[in-house]
Amino acid sequence: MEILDSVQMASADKYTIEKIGIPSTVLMENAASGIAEIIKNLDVKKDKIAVFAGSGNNGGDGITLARKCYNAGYKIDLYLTSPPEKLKGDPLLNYNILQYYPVRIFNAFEDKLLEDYDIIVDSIFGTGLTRPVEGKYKSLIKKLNELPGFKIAIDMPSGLAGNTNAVIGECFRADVTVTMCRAKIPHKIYPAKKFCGKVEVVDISIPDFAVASVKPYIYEITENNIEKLNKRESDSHKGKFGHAVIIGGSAGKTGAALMASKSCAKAGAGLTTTVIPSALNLAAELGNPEVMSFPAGSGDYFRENDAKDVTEFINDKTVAAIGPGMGRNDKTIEFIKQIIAATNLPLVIDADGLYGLDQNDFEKLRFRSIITPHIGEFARIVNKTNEEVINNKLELVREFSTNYGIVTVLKSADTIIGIPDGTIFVLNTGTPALAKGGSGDCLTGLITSFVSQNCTFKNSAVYGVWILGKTAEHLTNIYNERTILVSDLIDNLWIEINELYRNN
Ligand SMILES: NC(=O)C1=CN([C@@H]2O[C@H](COP(=O)(O)OP(=O)(O)OC[C@H]3O[C@@H](n4cnc5c(N)ncnc54)[C@H](OP(=O)(O)O)[C@@H]3O)[C@@H](O)[C@H]2O)[C@@H](O)CC1
Ligand SMILES: Nc1ncnc2c1ncn2[C@@H]1O[C@H](COP(=O)(O)OP(=O)(O)O)[C@@H](O)[C@H]1O
Ligand SMILES: [K+]
Repeated sequence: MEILDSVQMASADKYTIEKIGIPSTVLMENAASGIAEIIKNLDVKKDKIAVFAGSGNNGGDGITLARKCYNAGYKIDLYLTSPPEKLKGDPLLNYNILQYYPVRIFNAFEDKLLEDYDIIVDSIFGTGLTRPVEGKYKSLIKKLNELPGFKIAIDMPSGLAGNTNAVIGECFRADVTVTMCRAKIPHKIYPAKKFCGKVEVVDISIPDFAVASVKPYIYEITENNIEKLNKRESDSHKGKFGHAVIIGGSAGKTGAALMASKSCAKAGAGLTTTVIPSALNLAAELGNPEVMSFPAGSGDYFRENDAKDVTEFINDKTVAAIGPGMGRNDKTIEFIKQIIAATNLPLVIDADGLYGLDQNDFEKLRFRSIITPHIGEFARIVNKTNEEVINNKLELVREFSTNYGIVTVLKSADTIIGIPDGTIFVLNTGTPALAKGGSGDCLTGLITSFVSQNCTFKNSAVYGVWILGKTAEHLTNIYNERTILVSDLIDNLWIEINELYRNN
């Protein structure tokens, strides 16, 4: 499903109203009906509802909702943030209609809140907000957050801006956000996402072709649109599923290479080899019997002198991952740079593998690579602070992927995948069980495995993130989010892989 920014949403509205001719009043009516329906279905007490409405169209949705809630039999009070004389257009029209209904109307700043409400509806600002709220609006939002009732935001929690995942200032903290037509950026991407609660999308009669007309470029991967995995031909053999190589390990971090390799084999690569500093080879031989190993050099970390042998070994393979547990020794960094320069093989680069890379190295990776940095690793790559990356994830990932022709998997509680044509995929799978060393190594192994099995880079990245996240969700449901180890995730990869086969 597409994720829109506020400008795209406004353009899709405009297209629907002006080109197709559906009146904006109808859209507002539909929005209010959709929100009322969601309120009816909520499993919370809802005898007394307060709607806080601003002067724009978001306020108009709230004013219209007050009428719908009255019709549904709830006791409803409306608190306006501006004098009624300031209303215009559809909000004014709906305010005038509401005069015929026995709904009490107050001023949100001047009148005292009358009762303890079961539900607080925030329709102060929607996608029209572009700057942080200040003064009395800020105080009002703070006050609403302190009220005990269940909190519903219409379209956006007031205080968030519709075109960024950054939290720009004080904002309403919703239990449920009901948005129109499509989810917007802050609904789906942290840190703004944290303020939205559960996001419900209502259809207000904006057709798919109106959405397509605004050229969306951000998509959320869900159960409904993830491509299914193909069943294997009955006469297939291991040669069909590629030979994947995981280059990793250094003294103290051998396990990272082993976990990535095991994940790779488990997800279906035809053959998997761990390329490992020779002093650590025994651990690979004993630790992963299903995986082969190639001992490199003579020490317990990679050095530039090992690059020639390793390049020769990997050159006829299908894909190589570089990074898990390699360490950051200068000689290891030189080794990685030489491998990148000396081979044209598809590469998946993660963790320490990314540490010493510069613009020159990334240029050499064009159209044959996937990188899988977490926030800190990506901040280093693009020369920004972690904070800047968190608040500008979409733009930074898009810019990097299009400039260098590299698939970028920016990992965090949500994961953003950027592909070279400028499309962004957002995945919200996973649980805090993954906030544990080694999850990233498992992801590297999974992505490498799917590249080896001839999936596109985009699909390989999507499958890796999806399967890792869903596996964590399954296990968190059974156990908890603390005690799950990466080896548990690897043992249980089959659960989600089975799901991806369903119905084909
Ligand atoms: N169009 C349609 O067909 C449909 C639209 N729909 C609904 O419309 C919503 C968008 O409506 P919108 O564009 O009127 O903007 P909205 O979010 O109400 O806010 C604008 C108002 O806030 C004010 N303001 C802004 N920032 C401020 C600040 N920091 N501090 C103080 N004031 C500030 C700003 O004043 P200004 O700064 O411009 O003077 C203006 O008065 C959308 O989210 C959805 O709910 C649905 O009904 C479906 C059909
Ligand atoms: N709270 C969370 N919710 C969902 N996914 C998470 C969460 N925390 C971490 N993850 C996922 O776990 C993986 C962690 O990778 P990384 O940060 O490289 O860790 P490590 O290097 O320790 O393995 C990433 O895929 C990330 O998206
Ligand atoms: K709102």
